[in-house]
Amino acid sequence: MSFSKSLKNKAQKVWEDGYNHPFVQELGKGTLDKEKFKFYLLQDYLYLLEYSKVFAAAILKAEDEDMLARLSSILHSTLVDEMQVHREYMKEFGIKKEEVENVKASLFSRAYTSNMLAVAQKGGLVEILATVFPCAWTYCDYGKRLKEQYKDNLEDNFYKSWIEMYSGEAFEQSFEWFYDAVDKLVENKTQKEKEKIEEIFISSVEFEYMFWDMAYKKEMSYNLSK
Ligand SMILES: Cc1ncc(CN)c(N)n1
Repeated sequence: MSFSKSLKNKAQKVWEDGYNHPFVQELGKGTLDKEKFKFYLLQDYLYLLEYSKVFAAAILKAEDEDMLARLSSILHSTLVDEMQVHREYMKEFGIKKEEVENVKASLFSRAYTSNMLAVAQKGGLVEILATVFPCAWTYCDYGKRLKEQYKDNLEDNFYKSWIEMYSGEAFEQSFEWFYDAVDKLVENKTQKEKEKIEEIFISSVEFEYMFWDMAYKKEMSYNLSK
């Protein structure tokens, strides 16, 4: 198995715990409390703005034209396509753009994005790809599995557009080049360097788990709701 594909196995427990988290499962069934989803939506909107900056940092470190094009394309599709689904749900909830501007990122969300941005500043391109890889890969995996597991109720599910977007081909295509890119970039890395890359990847899978948990509890800060 290639290095990139093996990364998921290294984080297997938390990866599965993320899929089985009540937030994800209830979203799949369509029973998730809308207030919890609204909390998630706003936090995720702010998260995606920071996530986009991580790709901007990666662009500065890219050496070849293909890589520059791929990174700028995923940056664009995050801001335009992925966030469009967020904007549509916001419209449905009657949330105006000015309201989003007044939302504060939760303590946990800031911890997650600060970690990614720190990796982006200190690391090279492969470390940056390792920190963002779980963000794309877990969502794609969970989206596809939810779509299959709850296919009988999908039509009536309020969260259908969310599931359709993350299980869709366009989302998968936006990042599937990561596998080969990571494998190429680790070719001359030492065992120790590869272990560090694995650690970065696993941390992001853990952060992803905690993001669902934070949203489910609507936790803005330590031990506080709202
Ligand atoms: C927290 C988080 N992680 C990942 C994704 C998918 N780009 C997202 N929308 N939000």
